[in-house]
Amino acid sequence: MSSNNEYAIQVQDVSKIYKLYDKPIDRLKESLSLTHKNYHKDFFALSDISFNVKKGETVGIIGTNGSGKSTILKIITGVLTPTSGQVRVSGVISALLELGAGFNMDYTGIENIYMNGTMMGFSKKQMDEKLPDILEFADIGDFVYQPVKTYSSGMFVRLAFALSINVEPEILIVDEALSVGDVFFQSKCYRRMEEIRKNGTTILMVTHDMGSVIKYCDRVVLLNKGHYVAEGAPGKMVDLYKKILANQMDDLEEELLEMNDFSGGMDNGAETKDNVPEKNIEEKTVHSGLMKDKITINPNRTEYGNGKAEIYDLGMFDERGNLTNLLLKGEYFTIKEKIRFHDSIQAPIFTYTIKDKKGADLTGTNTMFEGAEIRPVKNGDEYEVNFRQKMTLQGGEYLLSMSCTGFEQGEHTVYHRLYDVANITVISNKNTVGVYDMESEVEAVLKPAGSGNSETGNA
Ligand SMILES: Nc1ncnc2c1ncn2[C@@H]1O[C@H](COP(=O)(O)OP(=O)(O)OP(=O)(O)O)[C@@H](O)[C@H]1O
Repeated sequence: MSSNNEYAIQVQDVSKIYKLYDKPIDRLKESLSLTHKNYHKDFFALSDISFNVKKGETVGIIGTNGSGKSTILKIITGVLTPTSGQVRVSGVISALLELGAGFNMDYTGIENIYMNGTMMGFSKKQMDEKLPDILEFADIGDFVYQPVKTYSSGMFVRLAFALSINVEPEILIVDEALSVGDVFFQSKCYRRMEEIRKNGTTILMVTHDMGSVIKYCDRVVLLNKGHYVAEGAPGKMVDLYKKILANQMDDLEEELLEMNDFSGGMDNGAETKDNVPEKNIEEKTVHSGLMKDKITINPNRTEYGNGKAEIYDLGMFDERGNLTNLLLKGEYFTIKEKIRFHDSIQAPIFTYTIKDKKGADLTGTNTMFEGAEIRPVKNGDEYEVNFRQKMTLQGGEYLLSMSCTGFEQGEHTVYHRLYDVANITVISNKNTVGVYDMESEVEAVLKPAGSGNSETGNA
């Protein structure tokens, strides 16, 4: 492993194996066995994981339950030792792991603050200086003088977060803890994280909240069942994660194989979008007359599905019926999807989503939410679906995704999904704050000084 100064964290070929015994007695039998007979099975919580985090980066680790996210954080912080592989950390870590980790339940809040501070290498004097900030941030009043075992989980998180975020760490590691606090505390924590991030702190976070991943992370590492899957731009990784959730792993593996420079490197990681292989949508559209031939379609879109349905054409129409990627704010427009079926489906659902450039879902709907009547289909049938709505997004660039999904034996099934298939450019002659316009009707009343009259101005 190189001792390159540019990295805060280097994880190389890390595996963590747990020995699993069918019965507790097997552990004893194994330890007493003169012939060294094995009574256990090896369980790989992590298999050969490698990735790096540059100094000053904010990196997210995402993956389904049990994929090894907490295990890798514990290895990086030294709470667990890896079975094999190496971790190199350059800088003082402040970690917010599972509730309770690093706290002594019998100590008071204050005692725990000093104990953790000492463990991080701060002197008593340094901690005396930090204490007021920590207490103000935690805002749990006199509870700081009580043993932490008397705390509610919310108070606990407040104290733990206040401590780990106010010691000006070089590296901050956060494991999902934020999801416990209330929304106001969460937003206060994110603001503080943003501040320390601007000051150059490296942040490594595990969360199931994909909105936070997209909003806060520069880069994301995706794990699945203890294996490294990919790393790259947050939006792209969240799409892949959703794909894993939708049980499209076979499809995904194929795609990842083709993205051979997808894994490993820091630099190519963020460029993953360009490495997504082109699927054969164009091949199916050799005959002219398709809407999508007349608008801009993303050559780097991701698509997958079990093949029972195919969104073979799509387009956007403005209020004047022009087929276009360009829409005016405040005007009605229509998203059109044409779907061909290759099998019988009892209740297909048609969807669309609009995301921002960073991949955050801004809005979207589907025929189920809208209560549209959709009939069962069989092989060879086609559906044409129109979503008509007013464009209230701010001027800017957006990405359109769409899918045909459904439920089979209670499982959510993706028949065909097109991620980021087309761009939408919204032209606006009036912008408001945030991502969309609530179309306020404004009434402003001027009462001139000294007059009993008022003048009303409507907008
Ligand atoms: N002490 C242990 N003994 C045996 N298996 C363990 C142990 N600790 C963790 N595991 C297993 O290792 C795997 C990874 O666990 P880990 O907690 O890292 O996953 P995770 O991605 O953080 O999951 P979640 O999102 O549910 O928090 C899981 O299958 C878990 O059951």
